[in-house]
Amino acid sequence: MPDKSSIFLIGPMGAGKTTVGRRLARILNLEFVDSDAEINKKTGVDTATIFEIEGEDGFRKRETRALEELSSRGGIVLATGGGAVLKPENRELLKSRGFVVYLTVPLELQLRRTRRDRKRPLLQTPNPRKRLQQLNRERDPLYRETAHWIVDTQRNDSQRLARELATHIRNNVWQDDSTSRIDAHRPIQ
Ligand SMILES: Nc1ncnc2c1ncn2[C@@H]1O[C@H](COP(=O)(O)OP(=O)(O)O)[C@@H](O)[C@H]1O
Ligand SMILES: O=C(O)C1=C[C@@H](OP(=O)(O)O)[C@@H](O)[C@H](O)C1
Ligand SMILES: [Mg+2]
Repeated sequence: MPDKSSIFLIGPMGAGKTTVGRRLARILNLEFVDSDAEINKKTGVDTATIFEIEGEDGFRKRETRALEELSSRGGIVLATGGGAVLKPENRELLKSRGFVVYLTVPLELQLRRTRRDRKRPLLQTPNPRKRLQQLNRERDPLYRETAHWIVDTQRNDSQRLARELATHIRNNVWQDDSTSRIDAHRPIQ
């Protein structure tokens, strides 16, 4: 039975895991942690440098260690990286240790939200649209397999979305004993 005192955000690059997660943690009075930031702090270098020196495999090994350590803390909002669901052991970890929220975002908005940001090595490509389409196709089933709740992020700015997530979590997750998969395809009222 997952420890629902912790909220784990999953989803593609640009879904808002880091931004909305920080705001959500403040509203719920939980600690905010971001697995990418933890990896950068531990290594002393940015993600692009890790990819350059250790390759994506090296980054994924560090990511699993960070997820293991961070997800064992209670009472947190954890913003994961977009590739956190790639490894089965990561998916099991997340599903079993917290309430997992899949933030979805339409491709055009995802492109707009990430276009100025040079921190994402996987998007330093001549065709970020094509790359995101490929990643989304591969990973959407993995996000869905891991999530307890799916939320569309396109209608709200990050603060308003954080407030609405917090209300939903207080009223439906922390009040309810079964961590049922709440299908929130219907817009949050
Ligand atoms: N719901 C939202 N509405 C508007 N802008 C958003 C929203 N969520 C995130 N953003 C913006 O999109 C960019 C990427 O957000 P970020 O939190 O880094 O996403 P992720 O961690 O999922 O890759 C940031 O500039 C952020 O301010
Ligand atoms: O989608 C991915 O594979 C990645 C997403 C990034 O995190 P965000 O989703 O927070 O940008 C970061 O973990 C790394 O660049 C790899
Ligand atoms: Mg992030």
